Amino acid sequence: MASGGISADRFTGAHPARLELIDLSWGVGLGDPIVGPLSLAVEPGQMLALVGPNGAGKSSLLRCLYRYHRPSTGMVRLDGQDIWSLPGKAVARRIATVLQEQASDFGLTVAEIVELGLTPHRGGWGTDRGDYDSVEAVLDLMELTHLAPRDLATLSGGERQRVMIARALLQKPDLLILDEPTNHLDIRHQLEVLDLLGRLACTVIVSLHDLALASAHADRVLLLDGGRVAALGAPAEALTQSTIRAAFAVETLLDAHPATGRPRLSFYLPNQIQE
Ligand SMILES: Nc1ncnc2c1ncn2[C@@H]1O[C@H](COP(=O)(O)OP(=O)(O)OP(=O)(O)O)[C@@H](O)[C@H]1O
Repeated sequence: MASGGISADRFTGAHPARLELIDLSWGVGLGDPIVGPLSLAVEPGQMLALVGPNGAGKSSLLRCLYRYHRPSTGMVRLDGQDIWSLPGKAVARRIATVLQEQASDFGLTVAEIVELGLTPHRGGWGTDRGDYDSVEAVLDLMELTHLAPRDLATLSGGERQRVMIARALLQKPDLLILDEPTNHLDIRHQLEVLDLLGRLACTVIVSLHDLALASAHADRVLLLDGGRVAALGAPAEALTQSTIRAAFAVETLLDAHPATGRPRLSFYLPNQIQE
């Protein structure tokens, strides 16, 4: 985002993760699964955008990936190992999350919340000089320095979202999972967050409602519909007029962006066509 020549790589782990989903499904009770069964791999350092209509199963799938939901069938492998065979702490050291529901009323300041990102790597007590430097650097990167002493509960939605991203980055993850991180962000911050995610060396899996952002920034896009893979591939392969029409019942104007060369999408309802 900002500023100060801070490299985004400073905030990623040394071993970008390979994630593999093998016949993964998750559901509740005896009914049809809410997600899956699905199989796919995310290569180290790739950014995968997860898109799909409301209720498609995006958050449920992400919860399986960060070891919150135990799969009903199949498994999630982190660099070849079933994440449920690993100690929770080992997973927490490698995977950072930015989630939709964040408690914000526990009376901590912005700096204190961000500092929690150091927790998975701490052996003992205390904070050393290097830790303080990292906290300062990530606050600067996310344009939060001026908010550092503020109570988190007093921040705007967009400011709070940037705090949660800062905390996750401080964790130096090998895999960063974000559930709709652009919610509440103004357009500049949306673009900057997506640009930052694209520059991180770690593997990134991010759910997004904005197909245009997903298409403009992700290496690959997974279009989920009814819990199943409706399309998976490079943005131009996964997000076509027909896949978008089938999943969202909207029409798409699609061309190459003259400035960036990436796919450019805009949307309209079939009944909005001019006579
Ligand atoms: N624990 C649960 N028990 C019962 N149903 C659930 C549970 N969790 C999710 N669901 C249902 O599974 C479906 C998928 O939910 P999920 O939150 O994963 O979708 P989503 O794609 O993230 O949706 P949105 O875009 O609206 O955020 C929804 O119909 C939801 O009601």
